[in-house]
Amino acid sequence: MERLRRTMMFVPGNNPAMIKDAGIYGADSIMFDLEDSVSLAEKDAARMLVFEALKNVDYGNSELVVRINGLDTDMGKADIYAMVKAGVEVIRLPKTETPDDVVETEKIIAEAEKFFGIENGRTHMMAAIESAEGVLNAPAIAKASDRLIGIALGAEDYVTNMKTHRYPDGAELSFARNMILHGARAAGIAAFDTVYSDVDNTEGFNHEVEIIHELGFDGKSVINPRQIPLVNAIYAPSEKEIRNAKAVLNAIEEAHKKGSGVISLHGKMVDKPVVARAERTMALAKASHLVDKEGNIYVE
Ligand SMILES: CC(C)(COP(=O)(O)OP(=O)(O)OC[C@H]1O[C@@H](n2cnc3c(N)ncnc32)[C@H](O)[C@@H]1OP(=O)(O)O)[C@@H](O)C(=O)NCCC(=O)NCCSC(=O)C[C@@](O)(CC(=O)O)C(=O)O
Ligand SMILES: [Mg+2]
Repeated sequence: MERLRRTMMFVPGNNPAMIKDAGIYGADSIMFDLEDSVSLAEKDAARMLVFEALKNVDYGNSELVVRINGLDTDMGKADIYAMVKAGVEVIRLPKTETPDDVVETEKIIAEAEKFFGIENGRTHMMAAIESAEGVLNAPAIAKASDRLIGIALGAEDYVTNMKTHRYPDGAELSFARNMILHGARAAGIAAFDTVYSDVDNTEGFNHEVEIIHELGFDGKSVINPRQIPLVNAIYAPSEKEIRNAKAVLNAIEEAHKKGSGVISLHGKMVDKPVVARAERTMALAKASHLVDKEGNIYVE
């Protein structure tokens, strides 16, 4: 079953209190940041802090991701070696411009795995796309390595590069979001939307999450624990959607028993893509604690 990544929470790598408690908020993924939320003077200390946290803190079921500094800095390689040694699950490459950026990063990850006697391929990657060049290369970036679990939009840097700003309707991000989504889907990996910086603006945040949910993003980067339940609520299927998904799964099971891959339910065709959507609905329903392990709705 595909891993759900509705929320990926940025945690500044130089903030011990936030790092210690990051696991209590229920983010699907926790992303420790060594890049732009950490000042130059604190880079080494942040690397050590995140290393210790990865080794010693129990973050439950949350996936553990670290955003490293780019390889065009003198910190990128040291970040990769330290995080691979600590056993991070995913390394997030910032400001990815070309497929070569991914290939170069993968090479160093593989070197680090070999150096520390870690199984080759254990460390996964994701690539953040934050510029016009990155967006235009998104489909190739998404296919640049088997280690990639997803690609993500970094809209603050992107709008700066595009000489614009963030606007409530999101029109300035429309092309980038669509390129990233199509690139990710063509490569069979996940697509993550960017952060929403105005943490006190719940209405604006919800509007943005509605947009990216409808487009088909797997989830969103968040910067504050208060944003996690808001994303989860929008990604949670309705009772009607759950009932329909269950009916679809029951119908296709009956069809399979009769040796068929297609069946009609209430006059509508149920085939493979409909079944795949129903399975995702049930996975989201389980993650949202709306159904039990067997798929029974809690409040019937
Ligand atoms: C925004 C704010 C200052 C608000 O502060 P506030 O003080 O109002 O927060 P409160 O709500 O009052 O906090 C209540 C309790 O939650 C704790 N708590 C808060 N935030 C927590 C957290 N993140 N992790 C764990 N714990 C947390 C806090 O410690 C407190 O704990 P306690 O005291 O125990 O009650 C704060 O959240 C924060 O610093 N966020 C992280 C910012 C960050 O990482 N930026 C870099 C990534 S973006 C980027 O780089 C751009 C990008 O690259 C992105 C892309 O690529 O997409 C691009 O280009 O677009
Ligand atoms: Mg950025």
